[in-house]
Amino acid sequence: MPEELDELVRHPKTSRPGEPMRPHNMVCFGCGEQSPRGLHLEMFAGEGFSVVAEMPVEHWMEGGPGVIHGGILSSAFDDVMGMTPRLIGPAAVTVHLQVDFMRPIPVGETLHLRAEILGKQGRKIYTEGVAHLGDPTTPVARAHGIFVTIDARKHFAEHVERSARADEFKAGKPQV
Ligand SMILES: CCCCCCCCCCCCCC(=O)SCCNC(=O)CCNC(=O)[C@H](O)C(C)(C)COP(=O)(O)OP(=O)(O)OC[C@H]1O[C@@H](n2cnc3c(N)ncnc32)[C@H](O)[C@@H]1OP(=O)(O)O
Repeated sequence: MPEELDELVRHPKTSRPGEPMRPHNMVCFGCGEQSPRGLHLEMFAGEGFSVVAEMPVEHWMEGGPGVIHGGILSSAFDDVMGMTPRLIGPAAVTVHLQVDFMRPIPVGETLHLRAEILGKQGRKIYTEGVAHLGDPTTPVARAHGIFVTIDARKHFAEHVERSARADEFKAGKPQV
């Protein structure tokens, strides 16, 4: 992360600590409640520049016998970390994601995820995610990601037609 960082300022309209984060797309694989095969993560604003979520580790998420698949864990991190830029305003997309798998994560447990903005420089937002199984002093995974702010309307303009909810996006209807 660069040494020279911008000041972080909470967006006046973002969720307050404890409040749900506003969904960005109802069919998002990570947080969309209407995604047919998604993680259905419910996210809440945490203290400071953080977002928290809990995810039951279900059988369909299995990779090795009895434990979570690494790609599922990475997706969960991506989405929770990807929500943190909304605390300061702009939409942002992942350009870099690095995950440290520290302990096996068993099926049947509840994974507690917390993501936080570490810093911002220009369009780049540096984030960290941590996961545990109920004891925050014993993390089971940690992630670092860089998200780059975008003009969402322009960024998705070419692709929105392919969305399952293309009509609503094009009509500019809110997704909540
Ligand atoms: C409708 C509402 C939608 C809301 C959606 C948001 C919620 C999402 C929720 C979460 C959903 C889950 C999340 C998802 O699944 S997001 C889905 C996965 N991500 C993507 O699809 C992103 C694909 N990438 C791109 O489209 C372009 O790269 C973008 C547009 C992002 C930047 O291309 P652009 O041409 O515009 O800009 P630039 O290339 O000058 O780069 C800008 C700066 O960034 C730096 N940089 C670039 N790459 C890297 C890198 N790998 N490591 C380190 N740094 C990197 C670069 O050096 C530069 O720095 P600087 O020179 O300025 O210092």
